[in-house]
Amino acid sequence: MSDVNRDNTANGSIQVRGLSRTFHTTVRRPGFTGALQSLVKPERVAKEAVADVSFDVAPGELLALLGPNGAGKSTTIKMLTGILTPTSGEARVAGVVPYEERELNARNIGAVFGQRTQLWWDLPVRESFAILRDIYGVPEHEHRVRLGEFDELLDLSAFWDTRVRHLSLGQRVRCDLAAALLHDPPVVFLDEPTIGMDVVVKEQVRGFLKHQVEERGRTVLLTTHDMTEVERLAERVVLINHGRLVLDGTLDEIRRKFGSTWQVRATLADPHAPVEPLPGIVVLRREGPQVVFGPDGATAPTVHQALKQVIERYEVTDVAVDEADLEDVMRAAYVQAGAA
Ligand SMILES: Nc1ncnc2c1ncn2[C@@H]1O[C@H](COP(=O)(O)OP(=O)(O)OP(=O)(O)O)[C@@H](O)[C@H]1O
Repeated sequence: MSDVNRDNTANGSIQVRGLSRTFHTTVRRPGFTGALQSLVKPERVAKEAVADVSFDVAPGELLALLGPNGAGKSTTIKMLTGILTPTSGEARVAGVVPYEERELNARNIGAVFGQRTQLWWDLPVRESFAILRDIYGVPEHEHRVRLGEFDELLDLSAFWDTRVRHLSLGQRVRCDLAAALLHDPPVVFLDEPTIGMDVVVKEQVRGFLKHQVEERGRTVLLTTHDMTEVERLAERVVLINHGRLVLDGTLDEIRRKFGSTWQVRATLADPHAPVEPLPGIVVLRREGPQVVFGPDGATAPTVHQALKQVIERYEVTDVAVDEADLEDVMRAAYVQAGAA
């Protein structure tokens, strides 16, 4: 291993450069003759699951990695957790090349794959936690303090004497999240962590993740199909489709580019006050004291900036906003990116 892999200044950062992964699979031809042919002369096909993807995640940032089914999100995460080796390109996680130094990488990361568990199926949760404590060499005092914190945020103690196989999905994923963070890793990978959960548990998990980013400074790379989750947790998103990166930007930038369909409805204190367009904002309608402002093409500000401009410029007695929801915005982004 080269010294550059142990770059301490990179603590918590993720760097992905030209990352690619091709899978080779054997095609099974239909019917009996086809099966015989496949045995004698197997037909191999190549699938480019991830192709030349580059992005960065800063320490303490939560980035949502989005894309339709089969886009290459899980394959990307598997390379960053060291489970898969790329066909070409390079990645560094907290300064470590994950697929070259799997053990060192495992100390720096926590990972939760919503559909699988890393806990011991036949053991009570508490014993799984104790095994992880021993594997990572976490001092008993630290272990207890961290479990206490996780219990406070995730309500684990009600079921941590239960065998993992008897937990409900929501209970199991909460335990998996705690297990992934027990060794205090700076970087966390979450592949659809809230899939299949009810809204209450989803909110609890999101609150926990927010706390881990904002209070503990962890770097999180999250995949999800749930736009409420993106809205609630992420400031920046990367969109991939057919293995290729098609978009990398903040939610504000993406909204501006694909979803400038907001309206700001203001009631003016003076019903006869003259109104005029503001930078990037046009007047859509006026009826007495009621004025409706809308975005002016490519120069339009975000709805939050527009609201600020309107309030600063006019004396208003009431103001309301209608905003395109993120689901609509991302649909527009997918369509323009050829992803839908
Ligand atoms: N081990 C494998 N062997 C062959 N092909 C694979 C393998 N793993 C993934 N693929 C293919 O690579 C592509 C990307 O899959 P991946 O699981 O990364 O997508 P995803 O974006 O995570 O999808 P989803 O949102 O459905 O979970 C898919 O076409 C998938 O069939």
